[in-house]
Amino acid sequence: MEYVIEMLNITKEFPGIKANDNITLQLKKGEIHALLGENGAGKSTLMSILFGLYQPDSGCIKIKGQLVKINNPNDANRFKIGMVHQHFKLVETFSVLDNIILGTEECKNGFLVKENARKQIMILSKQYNLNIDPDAIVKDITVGMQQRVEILKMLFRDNEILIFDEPTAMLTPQEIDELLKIMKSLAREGKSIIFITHKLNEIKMAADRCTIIRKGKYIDTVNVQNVSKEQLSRKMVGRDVNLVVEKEICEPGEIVLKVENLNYSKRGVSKKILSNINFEVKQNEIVCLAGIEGNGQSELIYAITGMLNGYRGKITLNNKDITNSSIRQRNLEGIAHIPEDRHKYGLVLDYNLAENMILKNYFTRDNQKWGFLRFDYIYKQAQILIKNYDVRSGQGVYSKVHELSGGNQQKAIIAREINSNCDLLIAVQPTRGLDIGAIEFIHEQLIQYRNNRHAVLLVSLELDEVMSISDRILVMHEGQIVGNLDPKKVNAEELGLYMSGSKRGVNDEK
Ligand SMILES: Nc1ncnc2c1ncn2[C@@H]1O[C@H](COP(=O)(O)OP(=O)(O)OP(=O)(O)O)[C@@H](O)[C@H]1O
Repeated sequence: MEYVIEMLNITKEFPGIKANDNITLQLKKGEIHALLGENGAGKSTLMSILFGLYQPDSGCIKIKGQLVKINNPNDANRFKIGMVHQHFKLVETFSVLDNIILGTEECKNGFLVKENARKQIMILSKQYNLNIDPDAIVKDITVGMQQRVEILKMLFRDNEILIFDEPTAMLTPQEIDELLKIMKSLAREGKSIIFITHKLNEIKMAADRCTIIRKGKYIDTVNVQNVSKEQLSRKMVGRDVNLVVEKEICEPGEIVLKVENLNYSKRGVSKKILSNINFEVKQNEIVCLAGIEGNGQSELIYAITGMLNGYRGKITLNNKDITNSSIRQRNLEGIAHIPEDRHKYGLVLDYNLAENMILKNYFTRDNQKWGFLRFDYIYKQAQILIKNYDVRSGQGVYSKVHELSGGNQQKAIIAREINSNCDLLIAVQPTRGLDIGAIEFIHEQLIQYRNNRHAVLLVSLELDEVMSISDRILVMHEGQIVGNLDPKKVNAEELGLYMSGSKRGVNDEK
């Protein structure tokens, strides 16, 4: 039998939108099959149908030629289908071991017995090079390790069909290389993999075939070897995408943000998390904080935005000391923030799009009259914003944000923050999870923002992004700024040396 899974003519409608419109996807045994499509194209919906989370309105699923009905994830498990979701589904307060065995626990005389499971997990971990500490608590481990836990969960259940929904979006470049190697070795062992990603490089590196969907419709299935990245992107977006960022030279203006002697330590941890940080961001500048994840970038951003307590040093915005200001005061003083964790800090998932657009300014005169929200005005403004930023959803501004695709949630935050027109925009991983068309658009927006005498502080793990849109790169390593670099005078390899702490210094006289 050629195909292990066939999803044939699948259609699924949500209020106001056909998320899947007659889509067919056929997966061969032992292949890595990429599923490519714009934000909101319907990829997660299709995979949720395969995993039993949604029922299709029409169409059918065959496993090894047999017609099956997958009513829920337990059925999916019985058919040996496993999924690593875009947002992991782990119990943060449980250990790694407990998360992996959850739902399959062995009991003896009324007590849990974990020794067999532990042994089996350690064998799998060694076999597939999935390094984990079984006794670590999930909330304390890195995102990369959490993902390895999710993969081990599938292998522990002996899953044969593995769905990876944007698995690299949260990983560092090193972790991405490692994951692609692991996926290839899983395929060699006979596992069949569906790989959702927006990154064409990754498809070229790891996938055998690729199915492309656009706006809910099937476009094509191709052998990856036979197509270029440009051809893939054209099939996905329906037009040519300019992968090269164009940016004119801009003379930096006044200092907007100044950080002086910033230090931060965690109680009980001897090593400083932030050590003597000093830098400035000026008008007309995009300054990028680059570094391997976990080297203090998050804490530094939390300190600047007011989300961190207990740091020492001084932070000034437009010459005003904001060191002790609250988050809202800093907002009002002129800091916009696209946060790293969009669900935790960027959106209220049960509010609709329009309500999310005013989270930071619902109390202003524009949005309120006599103490009541001016809904007419608020909805009209939100409509303009989602149109300008191409935020797609079934019911427009009335859609609850949890109904939006991941990429569209991200675009909604970007729309709100850029529209706030603050003097300083802090953008942390702004293009994470976005398709290449959307990335092109967001890069243009960030550059335009900087051209309008604003300052942008960008945090990005995407080296291409760092090199192409920043005016200056500050490299962080172990809580310190170890490099102040001019992107025109540095290449990716050299940047890597700074990021790993092997090189320090300044290559920029600004
Ligand atoms: N539960 C739901 N209720 C209403 N609409 C939904 C629901 N789930 C998805 N949608 C809509 O279906 C469309 C397809 O969404 P889906 O999450 O499948 O896209 P995607 O291709 O995975 O996008 P992304 O790359 O941004 O993650 C979107 O317009 C989304 O708003």
